[in-house]
Amino acid sequence: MRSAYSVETVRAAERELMARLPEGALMQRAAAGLAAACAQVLGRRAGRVYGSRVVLLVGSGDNGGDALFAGARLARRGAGVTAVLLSPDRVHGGGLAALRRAGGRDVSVAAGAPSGGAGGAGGEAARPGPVAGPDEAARLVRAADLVVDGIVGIGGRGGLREGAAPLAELAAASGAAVVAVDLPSGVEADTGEVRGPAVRADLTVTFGTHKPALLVDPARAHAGAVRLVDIGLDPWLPERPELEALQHADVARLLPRPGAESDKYRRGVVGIAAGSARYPGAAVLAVAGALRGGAGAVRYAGPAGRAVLARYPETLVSDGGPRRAGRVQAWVVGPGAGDDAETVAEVLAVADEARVPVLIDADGLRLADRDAVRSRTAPTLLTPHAGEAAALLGVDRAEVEAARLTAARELAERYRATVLLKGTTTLVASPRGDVPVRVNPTGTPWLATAGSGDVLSGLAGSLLAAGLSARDAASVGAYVHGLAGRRAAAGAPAAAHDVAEAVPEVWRDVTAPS
Ligand SMILES: NC(=O)C1=CN([C@@H]2O[C@H](COP(=O)(O)OP(=O)(O)OC[C@H]3O[C@@H](n4cnc5c(N)ncnc54)[C@H](OP(=O)(O)O)[C@@H]3O)[C@@H](O)[C@H]2O)[C@@H](O)CC1
Ligand SMILES: [K+]
Repeated sequence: MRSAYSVETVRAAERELMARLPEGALMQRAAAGLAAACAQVLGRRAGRVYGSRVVLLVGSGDNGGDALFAGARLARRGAGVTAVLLSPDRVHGGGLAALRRAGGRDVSVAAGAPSGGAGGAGGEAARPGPVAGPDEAARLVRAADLVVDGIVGIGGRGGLREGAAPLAELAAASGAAVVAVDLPSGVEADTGEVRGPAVRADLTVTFGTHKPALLVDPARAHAGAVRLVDIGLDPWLPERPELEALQHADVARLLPRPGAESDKYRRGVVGIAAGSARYPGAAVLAVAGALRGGAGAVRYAGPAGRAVLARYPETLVSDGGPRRAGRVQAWVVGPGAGDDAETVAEVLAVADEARVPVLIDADGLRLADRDAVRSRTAPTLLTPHAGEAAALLGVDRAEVEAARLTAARELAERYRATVLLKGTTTLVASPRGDVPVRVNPTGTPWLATAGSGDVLSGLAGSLLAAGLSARDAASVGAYVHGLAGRRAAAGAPAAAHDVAEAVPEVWRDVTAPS
């Protein structure tokens, strides 16, 4: 499991650890990891560290300190390192002194004498460096092989301020590799929101633990690849993170496996109430996902029975609606439902009586009565995309996309349901606020194709029927679905049924002994 902790938790853990270490030791660990990562990037980009050109963008806090100490290490290996200081009067003095000792240069984009700074070594650093105008800063960044973003880390608030923002834009336009220190500057560490200009990195080197912004879009897209440097923080982090992302081993453990005693009811029977005369394909695709999701049987109740049977003769089709469909251990309702509110209400009633979980997707989200969902005693899983979530919350789609974590949590609370908010970083929020939100690491833009959501609803519904909790069914379903999307696409467009067909291969891969 990969975990992400909030800034407040990281700060508390850092205080505990720092109290047990000599002053500055933690920053040296961070800088050593950062310098090693930068050296690797330079090796790939410029062939070697010696003779390469490195520009450090240095803000006024410890994030800038990390960049300066890492820059000193690179300068000692023969790189030409120039620090561009955003606030020379508040720069990390010890870091600047180290860089100067190692032969690095510094220029300031604002006038002011270095103060000695936080934890600073004063002395040498007190001499102000030359002031660079915007043209000189632009020239430096354009000529760099590597730009290190040490503008702000977990102490950053809001979009980049005046002075910092143009430098981030220069870095983006320069063609140099960009390595962000701890976080890409300008993103909100705890929420993954990006409300103003922010650095776009090729690699983010983060310290101690992931922060939510490194896992949640839109910030995640600014981070590039992420490398975690161990600085010894783990023993001081609490058990419960803010966010968690399942990895292969977690998913392998959670995927249902039939035993010698299994029959179809022990494996789980999933009921699919989907499709309409207008959208029969949604029914076929939801069934396609459900058949690959580990349940022992799939019952279909709806008007697209003929289309379903033509494609999947193993489906148990009933014409009498959900109430007469026979015993099921979980229901899926909503894909392609059009305006059929009656079926949605019937599924909720039948599932309440049988006390079985319900997954509500697509049209079903609009048609389901919120109070009926809130008062359920068995689990409910809602699977909206950003547009559907926005409609349920009464806000614009752009607002949901900008603040995905907040939107998922809010919906889970309003509906007292588990919410899977689809996107390239799909989120799974629980109605109980005291468990970490799950984030799916396997998403791919190739999955943004008609019908792919129907496949996911069948797949996750099948996992619910097999006995997984709503949270596990949602996050395991999203994980497998994401990998199936990648495999089906393999760099070229794939259709939703290709995604369903790729599921067994992904399942084998995930559960294969490593
Ligand atoms: N603690 C530790 O043990 C370790 C910490 N480590 C490192 O320290 C980092 C945290 O350092 P930090 O606390 O000094 O905060 P930091 O991210 O540098 O930013 C604060 C400065 O930025 C400024 N500023 C704020 N918003 C801004 C904006 N939008 N645009 C522009 N400027 C903005 C703000 O200005 P102010 O609001 O004070 O005027 C203040 O001066 C952490 O991410 C990691 O890299 C590692 O070495 C491992 C050990
Ligand atoms: K940064």
